[in-house]
Amino acid sequence: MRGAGTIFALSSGRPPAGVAVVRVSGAGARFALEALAGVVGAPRRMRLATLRDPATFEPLDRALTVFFPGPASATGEDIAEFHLHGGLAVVADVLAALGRLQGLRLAEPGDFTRRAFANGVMDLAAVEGLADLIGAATSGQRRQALAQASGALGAAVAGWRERLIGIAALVEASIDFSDEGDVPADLVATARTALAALDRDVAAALDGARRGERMRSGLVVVIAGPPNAGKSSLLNALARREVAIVSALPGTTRDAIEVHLDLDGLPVTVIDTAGLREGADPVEKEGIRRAHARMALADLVLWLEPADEPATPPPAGAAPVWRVGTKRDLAGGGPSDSDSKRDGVRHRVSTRSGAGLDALVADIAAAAAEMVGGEPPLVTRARQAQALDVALAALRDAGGRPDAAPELMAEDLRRAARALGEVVGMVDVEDVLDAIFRQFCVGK
Ligand SMILES: Nc1nc2c(c(=O)[nH]1)N(C=O)[C@@H](CNc1ccc(C(=O)N[C@@H](CCC(=O)O)C(=O)O)cc1)CN2
Ligand SMILES: Nc1nc2c(ncn2[C@@H]2O[C@H](COP(=O)(O)OP(=O)(O)OP(=O)(O)O)[C@@H](O)[C@H]2O)c(=O)[nH]1
Ligand SMILES: [Mg+2]
Repeated sequence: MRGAGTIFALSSGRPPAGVAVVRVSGAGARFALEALAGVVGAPRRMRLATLRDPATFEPLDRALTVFFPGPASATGEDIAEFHLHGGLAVVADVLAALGRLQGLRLAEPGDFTRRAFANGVMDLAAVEGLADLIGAATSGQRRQALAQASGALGAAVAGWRERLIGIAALVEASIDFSDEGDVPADLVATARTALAALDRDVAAALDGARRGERMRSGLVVVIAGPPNAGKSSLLNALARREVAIVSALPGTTRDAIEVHLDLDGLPVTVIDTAGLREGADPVEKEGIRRAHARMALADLVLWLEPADEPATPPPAGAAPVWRVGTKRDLAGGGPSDSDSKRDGVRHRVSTRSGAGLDALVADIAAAAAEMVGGEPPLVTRARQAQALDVALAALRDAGGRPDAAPELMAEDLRRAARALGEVVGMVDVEDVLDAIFRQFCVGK
């Protein structure tokens, strides 16, 4: 059974490394420590020990060990840790020795976190935040993920549930009164006022959801334009490496090519695409189809207009489009960067001279800050937003039927409470658990 027994894994990165941390969680953690180190130190205190293979007594490493008695541990169970020298064979031989101990088995991805969730150490939103914290590639992502891993959404949901229970109690009381043929209208009125306030708070949290999801996945900036406009050259300039092939031949790029940038802590994915034109060969046609598909999902499109060609208009789409004049070094006495805004061109750049590139990057960073910056939002995933949507709809049903019987209102409130419970994994989440824990690496 997956959930039982004592698990162990390498929790630090791939060896060789300076130090490697092997964690053991479960009832057998103390036994594992005794078997390899001979002694168990004082709880939560590091202890230097020679680790030996229990079968042969051969020394495996001289290492630091620590014991965290449950339930005050990261998983809620007893935990033993071995802080080893991070050599390939040291790690392999310690893991092998642990695997030969009775009742111990290698952890599967996410097993430690699954136990933390099962033991109530973390709610489901915090687990999702922890996955994001491990995946965070920029400071902005880290800030948002840390807030969620620390239980920010869980705490908000707990507060909302408490208020909901208070409102439900008022409604139940009014039902009891009505049995006696004496319904105090102000009970229901008080409930409705509290309901409206709760509605506002849940709606406000949902307002940040789009921003939270964008911070998680990164903003998508698509470079598009006619063939030979300098799209791949711009991608390479932004990435500061030769990611895409550049050539004087129109129709060079066919596949969409992505690079991930960190702009002042905000994650931005820049995508180079095939130049748009009619009458291309079948492979290029597919590239153009992909270019349109990427533009349709973009948060921002940079539409490139080379200085040595007549401008072509960008295709209409949902995302904002910035017109960017390229090959500015070829423009001769043409418009400079300063008067470029007059004809709708937002930037003029040259990847040859480097002119205008810093201003373009600063502008993209400012747009990114506009879209995902500010205080970390509470809601960062579609799963959370969907459950809150259901909760909000139920709250609105409860508050929006002035003539409905209090019994119906109470039923709506129960639905809202249930949906709030889903956000933190209290109810009805069996089907999503595997998907969530699978995102983790072994050892987490
Ligand atoms: N070596 C090591 N470093 C690590 C971890 C770990 O498991 N091992 N962590 C793994 O993710 C993170 C730290 N997370 C932890 C979370 C809770 C507790 C813990 O013992 N909590 C108890 C007691 C708290 C206290 O006394 O301050 C509790 O919350 O009840 C320990 C580590 C990051 N660094
Ligand atoms: N003078 C000048 N030439 C440039 C500049 N940027 C790109 N070029 C040249 O323009 C040609 C096309 O550049 P690419 O970056 O491959 O253009 P592209 O838009 O990716 O072209 P496709 O992938 O074919 O659609 C190459 O010969 C580049 O060297 C620039 O700033 N100044
Ligand atoms: Mg190209």
